[in-house]
Amino acid sequence: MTEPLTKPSADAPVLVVAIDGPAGSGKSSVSKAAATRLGFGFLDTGAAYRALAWHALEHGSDTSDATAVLEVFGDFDYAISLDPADRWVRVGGTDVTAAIREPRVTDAVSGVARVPAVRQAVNDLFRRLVASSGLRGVVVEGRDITTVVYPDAPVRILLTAAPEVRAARRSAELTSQDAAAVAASLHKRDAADSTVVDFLSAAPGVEVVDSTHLDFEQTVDAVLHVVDSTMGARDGR
Ligand SMILES: Nc1ncnc2c1ncn2[C@@H]1O[C@H](COP(=O)(O)OP(=O)(O)OP(=O)(O)O)[C@@H](O)[C@H]1O
Ligand SMILES: Nc1ccn([C@@H]2O[C@H](COP(=O)(O)O)[C@@H](O)[C@H]2O)c(=O)n1
Repeated sequence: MTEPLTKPSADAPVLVVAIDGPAGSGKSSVSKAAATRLGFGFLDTGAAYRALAWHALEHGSDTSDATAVLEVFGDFDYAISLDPADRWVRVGGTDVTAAIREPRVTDAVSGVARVPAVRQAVNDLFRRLVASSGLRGVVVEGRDITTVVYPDAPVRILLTAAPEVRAARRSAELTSQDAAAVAASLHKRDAADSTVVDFLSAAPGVEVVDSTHLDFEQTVDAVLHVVDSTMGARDGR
């Protein structure tokens, strides 16, 4: 268990724990658990790109066509919960929390995520959501959080695991799908996404947590240890 973090004054900025990593590295499940233990909010930034891919597919748009993506982005009405105990994602009032995890969305998401105007707009949205959250802190996870969205966050972590371990964990989750197809989809998405942002190597100052040989609880503890030691060093503890 980490020591409680000092509560900042009411006008203090929201404390951001930025976590990046490849597909299946545990970003979302580990960040959610870490946020719960810290008493922080949790922002899954990939959900925005997934929701936009879902929205584009609902419109019958070609998600590999930047012009078509920008067209549907015009009426993309997005909302997300920052409460780790009550996660939901909505588009235009429709709850898409489960729908955005479907394979058809996962396979389409990299197309919408490579459009620069989309990235800029959703990154601005993420910063607004965090700044207006009224929360003491938020764990924000994605691919470019440590480098683009919050390069100055007090805590920045790259969460990694060996590719075959990530594929096996994802495959264990998606038991109705063929394991080889799950692994191929995960690696294909990493290959596409890493042409847009670098989440395979740690930027200067970013701490690496490699969960290849850690179980889930050990990984959460490792992340909380980085938070604790970074904040302790900052606060002179
Ligand atoms: N250290 C670990 N040991 C065992 N299982 C783990 C560990 N870390 C995460 N997992 C499991 O691996 C799976 C993938 O984790 P998760 O969905 O959080 O990854 P992700 O990085 O958010 O993936 P994506 O980017 O594809 O959304 C989940 O079933 C999760 O419970
Ligand atoms: N900061 C981010 C977060 C996500 N993406 C893109 O969204 C896809 C889905 O993300 P998950 O974390 O839910 O797997 C991901 O494959 C990226 O295409 C991003 O570009 N930047």
